[in-house]
Amino acid sequence: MFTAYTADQIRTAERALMATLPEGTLMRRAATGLAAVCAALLPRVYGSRVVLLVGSGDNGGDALYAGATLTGRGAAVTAVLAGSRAHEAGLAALLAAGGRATGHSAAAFSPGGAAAPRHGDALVTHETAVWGGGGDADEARRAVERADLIVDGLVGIGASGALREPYAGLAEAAGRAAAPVVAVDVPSGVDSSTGRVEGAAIRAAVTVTMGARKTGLLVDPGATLAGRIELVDIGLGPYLPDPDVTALTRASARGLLPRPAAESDKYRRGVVGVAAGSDHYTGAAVLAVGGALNAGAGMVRYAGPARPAGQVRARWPEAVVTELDAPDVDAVGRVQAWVVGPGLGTGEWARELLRRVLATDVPVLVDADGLNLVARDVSLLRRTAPVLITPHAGELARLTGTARGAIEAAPLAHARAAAAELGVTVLLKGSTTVVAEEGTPTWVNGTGTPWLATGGTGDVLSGVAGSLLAQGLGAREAGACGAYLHGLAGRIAAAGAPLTAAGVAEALPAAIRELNEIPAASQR
Ligand SMILES: NC(=O)C1=CN([C@@H]2O[C@H](COP(=O)(O)OP(=O)(O)OC[C@H]3O[C@@H](n4cnc5c(N)ncnc54)[C@H](O)[C@@H]3O)[C@@H](O)[C@H]2O)[C@@H](O)CC1
Ligand SMILES: [K+]
Repeated sequence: MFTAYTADQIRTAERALMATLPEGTLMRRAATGLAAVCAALLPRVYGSRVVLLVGSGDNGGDALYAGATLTGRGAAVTAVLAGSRAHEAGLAALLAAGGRATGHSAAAFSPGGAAAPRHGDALVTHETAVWGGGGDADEARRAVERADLIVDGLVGIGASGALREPYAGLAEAAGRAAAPVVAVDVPSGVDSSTGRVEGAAIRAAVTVTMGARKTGLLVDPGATLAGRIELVDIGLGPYLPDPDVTALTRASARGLLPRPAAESDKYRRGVVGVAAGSDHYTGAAVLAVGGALNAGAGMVRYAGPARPAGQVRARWPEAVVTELDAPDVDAVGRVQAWVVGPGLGTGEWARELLRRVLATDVPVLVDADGLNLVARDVSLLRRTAPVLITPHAGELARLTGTARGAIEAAPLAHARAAAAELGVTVLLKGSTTVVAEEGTPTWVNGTGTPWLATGGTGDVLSGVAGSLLAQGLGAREAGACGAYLHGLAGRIAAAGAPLTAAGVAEALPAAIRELNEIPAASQR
């Protein structure tokens, strides 16, 4: 399991650790780890051209010290000092090792790049011996263009708001360069606590993060911009509080996934009920049942009107189908959890069926039209057994009266607020799926693929997570593990090309197989 923390949590832990160590120890540890990752990325350190983008804080300090180490191994290192000052000891170390430093003006990094620095553009006022006035900007731009590796030490957890100039221009220049970018701690421009990006941001091949992962590295768009994450141990572990967010790794997903024991029978493995589909929307029923069957439930009981019931029967002979004449589930037989909502419609019949399902005493997953019905009457959610809701941003917007755009920009905060307000577990779907429950760290899932953004995949997810609920997982674990499996199945189904929701349901066994096949030694 990965854990991640907000900038404030990291700062507090760092202060406590720093008080026990001689000054500069942490930065040396951070820089050593950073230099090692940079060196490993270069085919050969000796003779490589490395450019450090250096801001005025300790993030720049990490970059400068790592640059000094790389200089010592024969790399040609140029520091582009972007701020009005730079970490003094770090800069001294770089220069003493034989590295170079230069300043720049914003103009040289505007798109097109060739503009000469105008009077007033020069934002850097370093008075170091290496400083060369207006020509610095061109020199810095050329260095970025020709680099074999770029190290982003502009800002880390001390950043606030959108990148200002000249930082923003430098981030854009790095984005145009051919060289891979290694971000120090977080990609500059990404909010380390939320993953939000306002304006320009670094797109890193690798992010070398110090002490512990930051939440913003696990939540999109930050997660995508961070690339691969390398964690450098600086000894922070004992000082960290409960994490802000957690994410399943393969090993921890495998640990959560129920598996049948020798004495299992279909009832003991978990029976899931699926109340979905309508005469209008038959496919949702077929897909939700497919997700439920392929995610390992011992049995799936489907309940719905004649048309979708016929289609479920035709596609999934394994499912036990009850054709409903009236909106109730009394005749369906015992289940350990219900999935209700996909394709259900929003009329009186659907509302009554939803009400009856929620009146049972087993965990219920509410999705799609079920959520649209709840949006009109949230009192439907009042029950004692667990409720897992699985909205996308639009559905959550209707449910909480919040603007959709606001939810998409800050999914963590909105999923948490909804969980607290509604008293349920919220699985908010998106490029990063978030599972929030009041009083516990929020799970985030990054196994998905953009190809999953297609009709019907949500119906499959509801079946998967409902199946896990029926197999005995708690709402939060069922949501997290369900999102993980669904994302993995999506990747397998897509394999770099468009997928269909039915394909995702069919890829679930392959996803489970992949989880189970990992040799214990290689698990993280
Ligand atoms: N505190 C510690 O114990 C350790 C810190 N380390 C490094 O230090 C970093 C934190 O250092 P700092 O607290 O100095 O903060 P940062 O270096 O992240 O950023 C602070 C500087 O950036 C400027 N700045 C803030 N927002 C900006 C924006 N939007 N546009 C342009 N400039 C902006 C500020 O004026 C300030 O000078 C970590 O991310 C990590 O890389 C590591 O060396 C490990 C130890
Ligand atoms: K950075």
